[in-house]
Order: sequence, then structure tokens, then C-alpha cells
Amino acid sequence: MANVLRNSAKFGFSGVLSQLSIHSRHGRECVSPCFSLQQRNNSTSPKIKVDLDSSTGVAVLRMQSPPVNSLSLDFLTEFCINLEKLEMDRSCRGLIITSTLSKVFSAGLDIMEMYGKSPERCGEFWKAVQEMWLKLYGSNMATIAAINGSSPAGGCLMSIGCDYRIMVDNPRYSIGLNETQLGIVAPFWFKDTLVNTVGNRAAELSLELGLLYSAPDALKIGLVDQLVPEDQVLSTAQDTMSKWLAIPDHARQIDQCVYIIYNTSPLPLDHARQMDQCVISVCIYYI
Ligand SMILES: CCCCC/C=C\CCC/C=C/CC(=O)SCCNC(=O)CCNC(=O)[C@H](O)C(C)(C)COP(=O)(O)OP(=O)(O)OC[C@H]1O[C@@H](n2cnc3c(N)ncnc32)[C@H](O)[C@@H]1OP(=O)(O)O
Repeated sequence: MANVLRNSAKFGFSGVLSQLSIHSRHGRECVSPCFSLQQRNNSTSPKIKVDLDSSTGVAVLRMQSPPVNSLSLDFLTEFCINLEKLEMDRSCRGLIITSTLSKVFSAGLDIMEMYGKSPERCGEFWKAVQEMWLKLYGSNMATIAAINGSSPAGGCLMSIGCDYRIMVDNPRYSIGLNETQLGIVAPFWFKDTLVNTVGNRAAELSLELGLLYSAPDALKIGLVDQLVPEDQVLSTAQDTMSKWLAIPDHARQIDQCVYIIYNTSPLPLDHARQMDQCVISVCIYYI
């Protein structure tokens, strides 16, 4: 543990994940010289748009994959590449995630990825889901979800993978891990992330009943941190981010790292990740 803490100070949580075994080799310490200034500041891809304001160090990642920003393999791959680029960019300290679509933040995992695909493809897809969570939850950046629409299942996972959640105050927008309502089961690390957000009892009820919460109810159980009018969600996220960035990065990162190490099951470990990948892809294949 002493080593883990020493490394956390040096590399942040992503660095600790890689020290523990795996993939994240993109702590703030290793800035790739490969990205041109232009590439670092703005990137546009079909499903995701990123704008980095180098004067504030805050990037806004907009999901723009109609109709519902579902998390397909292509989407997840793009998402992870963008996250990795930002992670390697020393000038980027904060990330806001939002949607360009009206009414939907993200509909969660793309149902079509879980239907009639080969075992290999199921495995690849699940690896990408894991990667998204590891990169986001383990990010060295301060992360805020500006939830401007419904966010069920994997969309909720993405939101609770951020440090802070601001949701539009609209009772028609819902959020939650509703997997059991679909007859499937949220994996253990979805559960951990939810428990870390809302506590044990609320998570238990929420998962077993597959509850989707309206925005006001989500605030009541602490699934989101703040509600704001639709037209203020981004500006509030920017204001909130400046408070997060007033904290020295290393202190925030170590604090987050210690919290996660003590409160999260070992998905960051290679064997746990592979076992999870194997179990879930077999389940998806036989559904
Ligand atoms: C013991 C067995 C163990 C088995 C374990 C196996 C696997 C474990 C995996 C567990 C993890 C799962 C996590 C997930 O994320 S599962 C996905 C769950 N997602 C949902 O339930 C969301 C469903 N969608 C909605 O609720 C709504 O679409 C909405 C997001 C609220 C938006 O509503 P609205 O604006 O009214 O839009 P529509 O409903 O009309 O949809 C428009 C369009 O989009 C298609 N679509 C919706 N969701 C998805 C999706 N997740 N993936 C792909 N496509 C989606 C929808 O079909 C419409 O398409 P058409 O216009 O072509 O009809």
C-alpha cells in the first residue's frame, strides 16, 4: 500500500492503475510529443467533438451520435481515444462531458452490440466498455458530467464515472442503472461505482429494482449533485470546474485515488478484468 500511495502521488490514479498492472500509460508525466498543437486543442470526429480552452485548461467533450448517443464499439473507441489525448495533454486539467442531442445524454450500451454478434466481437465490445470506465473513473483530470437529457444504464455509468454531476432540472429526464428491468444484470464494477455515489442501501434498492430516477429524485438520493435549468447546465459546469481546479491537482488526485482503492473491487487488475470480460461476453452471446 505504501508503494501504491507513493505512486499515486507521482502518477495519479491512472498511473496507479498502470502500476497495478494495466493499460493506462497516460499519466500527466508522459506527454506525447506526437500531437500537434492543433490536434491537441480541437478534434472533431463523427461521434464526439472536443474543444479544449487552453486559457482555462478545461475541455468540453460533446457526444453527438444520434439518435441517442448509444455506446457502440465505434463510439467507445472514439471516446477512449479522445480521453487519452486529453489525459496526455499537460494543459488540460478538467473535462466536462455533455451531449449535443436534445433530451438524451446517453442511452447506454448499444443494444445492437449485444445481439447476434460473435463471441470475439462480444469480447472486444466488453473490453471497450471496461476501458471507458477505467479511463474515466481513473482520470487525472477533474471530470464533470453535464447531464442534459436522459441517461439510463451505461449512460448512468458514464455519469457516475465523473467526479461531479450536474443535471437539467426536468422531471422527464431520467437516470439510473435499470439493467434488471431489461432482464440483465449490472456487472460488479457498475455496482461499486453506484455504491460509491449513493451509498449501500440506495444502491441495493436501485440495482435490484432497476430504478430509473427522475432528475429531482436523482438529486434526493445523491445520484446527481445539482439540478439547473436547461440553458445553464454548461455554464454551471464551467463555474463548478473552476472550483475543482482551485484545488492543487496532486492533492485531488491522491485523495481520489485513496478513496477508490479502498472502495472499489479489483477490475483494474488484469485477471479480474479478463474474467469479467469472459463472463459477460459469454452472457451476451447466449442472451
Ligand atoms: C443473467 C444474465 C446476465 C446477462 C449479462 C449480460 C450483459 C450485461 C450487460 C449489462 C450492462 C448493460 C448496460 C446498458 O447500458 S444496456 C442498455 C440499456 N439502455 C436502455 O435501456 C435505454 C433504452 N432507451 C431509452 O430508454 C430511450 O431510447 C431514451 C434514451 C430515453 C430516449 O428516448 P426517446 O428520445 O423517446 O427515443 P426512442 O426511444 O424513440 O429511441 C430512438 C431510437 O434510438 C434507438 N435506441 C434507443 N436506445 C438504444 C440503445 N441503448 N441502443 C441502440 N439503440 C437505441 C431506438 O431503438 C430508436 O431507434 P429507431 O428510431 O430506429 O426506432
